Amino acid sequence: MKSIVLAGLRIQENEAEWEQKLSEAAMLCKACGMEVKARVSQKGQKTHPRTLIGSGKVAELKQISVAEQAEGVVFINELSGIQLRNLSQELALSVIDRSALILEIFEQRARTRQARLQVEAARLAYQLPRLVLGQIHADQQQGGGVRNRGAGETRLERSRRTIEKQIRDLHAQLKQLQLQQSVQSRKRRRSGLKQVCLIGYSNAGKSSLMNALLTFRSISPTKQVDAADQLFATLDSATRRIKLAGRAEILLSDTVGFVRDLPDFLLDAFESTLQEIQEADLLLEVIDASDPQWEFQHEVVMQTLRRLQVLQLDRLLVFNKADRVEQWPRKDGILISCQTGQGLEELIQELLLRLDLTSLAKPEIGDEFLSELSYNEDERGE
Ligand SMILES: Nc1nc2c(ncn2[C@@H]2O[C@H](COP(=O)(O)OP(=O)(O)OP(=O)(O)O)[C@@H](O)[C@H]2O)c(=O)[nH]1
Ligand SMILES: [Mg+2]
Repeated sequence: MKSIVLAGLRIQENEAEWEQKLSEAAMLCKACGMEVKARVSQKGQKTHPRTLIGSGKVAELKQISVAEQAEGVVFINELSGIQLRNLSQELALSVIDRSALILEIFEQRARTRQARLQVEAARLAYQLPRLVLGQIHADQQQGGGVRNRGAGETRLERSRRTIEKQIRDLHAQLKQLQLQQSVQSRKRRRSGLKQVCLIGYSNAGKSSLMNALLTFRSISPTKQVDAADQLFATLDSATRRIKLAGRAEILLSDTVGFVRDLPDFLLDAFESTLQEIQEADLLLEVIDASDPQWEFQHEVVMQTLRRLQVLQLDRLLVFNKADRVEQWPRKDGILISCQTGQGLEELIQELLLRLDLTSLAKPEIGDEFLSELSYNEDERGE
């Protein structure tokens, strides 16, 4: 684990909000393989263009970083190219901001070709504005003269264009993949199966619900997805065929979770993954009912759906982790626990209703007999 110091400038947030932001940033650090050794905050009215925080605070941050033997500093604010460059020089450590932290997690987790291309495009989109500012500064320091600066700017312009071209190429490759996926999803449509998409704040239990539904009606658990106690455990979306009841089946997709202030360039880059959401017949929003922040997290999900322009889609709220909650404040949703199985039957009945599948859900004559037969055969086989 890499030791780091978490730093930030608090401008508008009240104390409680600031604490939440720091805690969530610490969880992001953990998800990235970093251990937070200390937290340094400054309360201020404005940002300093050179170093975000004031020079006195930079000195204090340096002292703490040395004492904690930190290998890096993570800022929970966004930093400009100039701020990144100045801070890493003055602290003599690697410095990253919150967007770069999220990017790093995504880079570590990206498995499929699509996810890797998306992350690469996001990394370049992140670098583009920062590259310009940082390098102009470096050139000014090196040469000083007007002529030199001009040469530097030309060089910068060239690298900027190179990056822009790389981004365009990546998007072209992604478009190609997206076309292939549309063919797949047309095939799925022809299969007549309704598509349901799991959405929600990161760590709410989307992948766990996918797994719970996969095993609920089938004797042997197959095709499970990874679930873990960390932010952004899921990056690649996965679609599975789920039997609800009788002959009623759906296609269920698990997707990347949302967090507050998800940078635009990341959301843009993940457009093709998020295509699953756009094509869904129903969105199943998973909420961690045991998190004191669930209302805020739900609000973040709503904002993200607004940004993705999918607010018009039918949505069903699922309050998860019922095993951890004593009081249940909401009525317009279903309370479940992926861990104990509580509420899953009710959820399935609601899904059948919402998706107009009740007629298929009734066991046809002989169905029970058949499943009993195959069950017995399984037993005999052992
Ligand atoms: N106590 C309890 N824990 C649960 C329940 N459901 C999920 N969890 C835990 O919550 C954590 C996150 O679960 P995931 O299913 O990975 O959550 P996710 O929404 O897919 O998260 P991301 O992929 O990171 O967005 C895991 O440690 C699960 O074991 C539940 O019903 N009760
Ligand atoms: Mg997941």
